[in-house]
Amino acid sequence: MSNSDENRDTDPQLAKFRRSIDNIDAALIHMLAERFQITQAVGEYKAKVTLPPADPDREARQIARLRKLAEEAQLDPEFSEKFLRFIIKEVIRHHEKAREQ
Ligand SMILES: O=C(O)C(=O)C[C@]1(C(=O)O)C=C[C@@H](O)C=C1
Repeated sequence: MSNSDENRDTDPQLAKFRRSIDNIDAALIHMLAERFQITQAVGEYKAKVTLPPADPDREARQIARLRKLAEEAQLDPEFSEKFLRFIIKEVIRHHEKAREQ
């Protein structure tokens, strides 16, 4: 192990930052889990009442809303849009599977 590796593992300031990152990452996982539980129910409902899996108008509204929130929070709106689109793509894949069952 080089000196810089040892410093990285024992640096108390870096360890403190990483404890916060660990907590934030855990919160993100819990929030995503909650979101996917809700969208699973949405997928089952849409399949039952024969609504299409995707709703592009809702997506556009949600993306515009989150881009604005991101700007206000000093987060890159491009990144927020890509992140939301990534999640929604997976949700639509789940909705399509629910419709096939
Ligand atoms: O709101 C819906 O109708 C959903 O199915 C949820 C959701 C989302 O994940 O936000 C997913 C797919 C739709 O295209 C729009 C939004």
